[in-house]
Amino acid sequence: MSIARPFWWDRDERGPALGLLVLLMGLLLGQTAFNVLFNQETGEFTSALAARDPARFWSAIGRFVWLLAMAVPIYACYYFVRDTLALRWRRWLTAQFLDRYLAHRAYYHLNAEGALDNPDQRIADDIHAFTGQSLYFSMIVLGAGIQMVAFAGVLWGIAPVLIYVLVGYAVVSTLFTTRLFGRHLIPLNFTQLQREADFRFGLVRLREHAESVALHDGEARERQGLWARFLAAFDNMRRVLRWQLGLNLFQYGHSFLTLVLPSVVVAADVLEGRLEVGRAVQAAGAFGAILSALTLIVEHFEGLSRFSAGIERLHAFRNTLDQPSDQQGIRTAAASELSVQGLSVWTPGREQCLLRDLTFQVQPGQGLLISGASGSGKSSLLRVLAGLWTEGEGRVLRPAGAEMLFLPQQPYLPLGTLREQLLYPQPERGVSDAELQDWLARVQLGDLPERVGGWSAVRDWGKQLSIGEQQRLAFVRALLRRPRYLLLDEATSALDADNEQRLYALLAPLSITPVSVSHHPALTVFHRHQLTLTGAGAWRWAPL
Ligand SMILES: Nc1ncnc2c1ncn2[C@@H]1O[C@H](COP(=O)(O)OP(=O)(O)OP(=O)(O)O)[C@@H](O)[C@H]1O
Repeated sequence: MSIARPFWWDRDERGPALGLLVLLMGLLLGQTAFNVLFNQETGEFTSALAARDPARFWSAIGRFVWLLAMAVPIYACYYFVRDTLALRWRRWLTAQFLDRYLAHRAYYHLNAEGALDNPDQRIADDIHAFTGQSLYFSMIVLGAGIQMVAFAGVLWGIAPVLIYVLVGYAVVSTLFTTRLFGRHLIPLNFTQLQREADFRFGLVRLREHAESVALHDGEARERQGLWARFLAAFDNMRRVLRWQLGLNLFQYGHSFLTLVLPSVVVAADVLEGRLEVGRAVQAAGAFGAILSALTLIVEHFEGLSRFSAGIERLHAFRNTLDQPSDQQGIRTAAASELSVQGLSVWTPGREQCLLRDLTFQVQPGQGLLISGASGSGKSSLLRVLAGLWTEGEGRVLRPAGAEMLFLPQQPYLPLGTLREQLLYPQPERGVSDAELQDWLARVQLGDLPERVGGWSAVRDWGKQLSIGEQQRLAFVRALLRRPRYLLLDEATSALDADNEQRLYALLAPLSITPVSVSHHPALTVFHRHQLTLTGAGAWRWAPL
């Protein structure tokens, strides 16, 4: 409910949504009214046949055809309105989840901590299913209620005893289904959603890392991994199918009763001439309609169990996104200069202490070079400075927002045009193509626009450009934003010494202070201090 309700209270959505809902209910009422009329006319022409009365028969058929012509648009519009409403709801809910997912870097923490499986599947598929099925089932319940009232009158007039039989039967079969099948099918469907998403994620990973897999000749291993994921989904689905078989046996046994029971109950009245054949047919129709309304849960149990598994997944996702992040670790505050005070850094799960009691200040114009053996914690320190990691103690004082930028070794090149690669994440900034061209020329990439077909060309940049070219492109992107501090985590590692020097030489004229992780001795001239991480949390600070 807490996931569903806000949409119906949203200021912008409420009006159209409620309008569509009222229309939908109207159409549903119309459908039920036609069902009652169809049932009535079926009874009427059956009676006419039994009485061998052609005039009565043809007039019933005539009314039937008219009813059909009127009913068709109502039935068709019902689905159109229902699915339009579901689509609007999906749009709204997806926007809500995307906002939460991207707020406070939840997408980063969720994925880094592995706290929740497949958030992408939950946003893409579970929301879709939730909105569609919520409306589907709500309308079924409502329709069942209306149907029950409409047909109960009919049945009461013909054979009241059938109503008692129906109610007793519905209660027993619903309890039986929810108790026995629900206990198994809901958790199995939950696992199924998860395993399907794992399998798809495996396929996406293969696509993303196609080149590395090909270079390793890793096809056999990849197939084995993908097959294992598929088999996990397959095995679970087999269990689902077995339980569904039991459920179907029960459902069919149960629905066949509709065919026999009403005839048996009213047979004596028809045989002794107290009831017309057509009235008996009508009673059987009404019996079936009420039975399916009363045993709604039994009939739709497969769908309902999948639906509740999807809701559980969305609920868990929403709760994880709404959890307040624990801020008791390293605290960050805004300041004009970058400094750290009494900083101790742990890995996120507190497995290792990477740095103990570190204090330093980086004044503008005085770059800092961070070095140390592999695994000593250099990248981790940059993550702490960027505010991504908070496990530990101490304080980080840093300029806010775009005043401090971070360049990793493997640049991120978003989907989009060449221009957008340079202007990310604000592609609408008004920088002229001539200015962009000028910057590219300074990093020896002046021919790139021409080579790829212009500024608006769209490519898979991460695959087409060499790592060195990607690093230079990302470097220009950072320069264009002119941060006060630029944190470079081996961000020029793929470049030759000349190119690397050329890039670093661009920083000082723009008043950008580098904080670099690098093993290249030639870079020392661009920094004033060196921080060496010597392992097990120890460090050394020295002027250059
Ligand atoms: N998410 C994580 N969870 C647990 N441990 C981690 C995580 N990320 C990194 N580590 C561990 O923290 C240590 C420091 O990693 P870090 O990447 O900071 O090293 P580095 O000095 O930058 O190494 P390199 O020079 O090889 O890039 C390593 O032992 C690494 O295995």
